[in-house]
Amino acid sequence: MHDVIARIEPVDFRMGQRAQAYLDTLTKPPGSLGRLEALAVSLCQIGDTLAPRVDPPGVIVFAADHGVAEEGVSAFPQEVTAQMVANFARGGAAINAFARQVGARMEVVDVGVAGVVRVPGVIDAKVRAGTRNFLHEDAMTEAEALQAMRAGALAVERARAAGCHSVILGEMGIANTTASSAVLAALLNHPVAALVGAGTGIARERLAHKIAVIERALAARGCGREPARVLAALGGLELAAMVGGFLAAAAHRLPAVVDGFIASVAALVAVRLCPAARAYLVFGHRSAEPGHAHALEALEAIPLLALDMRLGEGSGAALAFPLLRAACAMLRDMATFDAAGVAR
Ligand SMILES: Cc1cc2ncn([C@H]3O[C@H](COP(=O)(O)O)[C@@H](O)[C@H]3O)c2cc1C
Ligand SMILES: O=C(O)c1cccnc1
Repeated sequence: MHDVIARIEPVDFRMGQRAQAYLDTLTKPPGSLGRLEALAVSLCQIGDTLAPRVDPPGVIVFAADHGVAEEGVSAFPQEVTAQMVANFARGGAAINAFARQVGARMEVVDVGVAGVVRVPGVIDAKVRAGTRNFLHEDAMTEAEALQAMRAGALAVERARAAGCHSVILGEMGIANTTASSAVLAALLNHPVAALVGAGTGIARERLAHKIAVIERALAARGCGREPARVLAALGGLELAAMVGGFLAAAAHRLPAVVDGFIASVAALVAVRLCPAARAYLVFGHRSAEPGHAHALEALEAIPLLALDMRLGEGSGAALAFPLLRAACAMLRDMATFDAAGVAR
């Protein structure tokens, strides 16, 4: 991924100043469009233009399984990952409904589903049939994590080649709130219990078990805080693909809308690998998963929406997308005080 990271340029703060100055010439009291103005400034910096584009968006859902699922940390069985992949391909999942609503190009990428997935329309980029159980051994080798990151970067490049001007990255993988919580606890060196939530909806007793599994795994893996090492030891193939996807979006100056907890943990890994990538991320929504607040704080991010959602798939990012569209429309379509003959 060094080649991708080497292409990521820091955004130009002067473009941000120009964008804010331009917004102040538009027919509204200065600052009156609140955080939509900050979003517009950010999109101008990402595209290095006062006329940013975000349409059409590319939704990419990465799917993979997790060895740690065998510890009983999810409310659902592992087969649901493959079954949901088929559902994505048929267009029946929440993300399909929301992606259609925003006119997105959608792609589903199998980077590590455990079963055989032979569903038309699903991209086969399987690195291996699920990660290893990180309670007993590293989830992935660093080479496997890298291969998944590359698959993520390639998916973003396909979206770009197909004409997308922004990307929305989503995931599907039973037990991935366990993997994400473990990665986050390692990166932040934060107590596990404060980060772990119900995921798909486990009961209280099972939550205590989930916390214990992660605590034991952290002690056993002893992986420190180095992001590539943490990702390989505790992460997932779909998480790694999202990391690669976020880095590739930044390398191509495409805004990437970050979804909930899982996506934000992947975004944090990407930013730890390349801090300049942070400026290319737009945070879509605040997940109900408790770890999300900690990931957001580490990323200094305030999401656009807070709808008490805890689904993943890219669903919250897709719901936030019309706000990016609105920020572009404000820059493109509003009259200036001078042009409209409105007194300042
Ligand atoms: C039907 C169904 C659809 C989903 N879509 C996303 N997730 C979400 O839930 C999973 C993570 O929760 P946990 O760590 O508790 O397994 C991931 O697959 C995530 O994308 C789903 C989960 C289910 C059951
Ligand atoms: O916020 C998320 O990404 C999330 C939360 C619960 C389950 N799956 C995903």
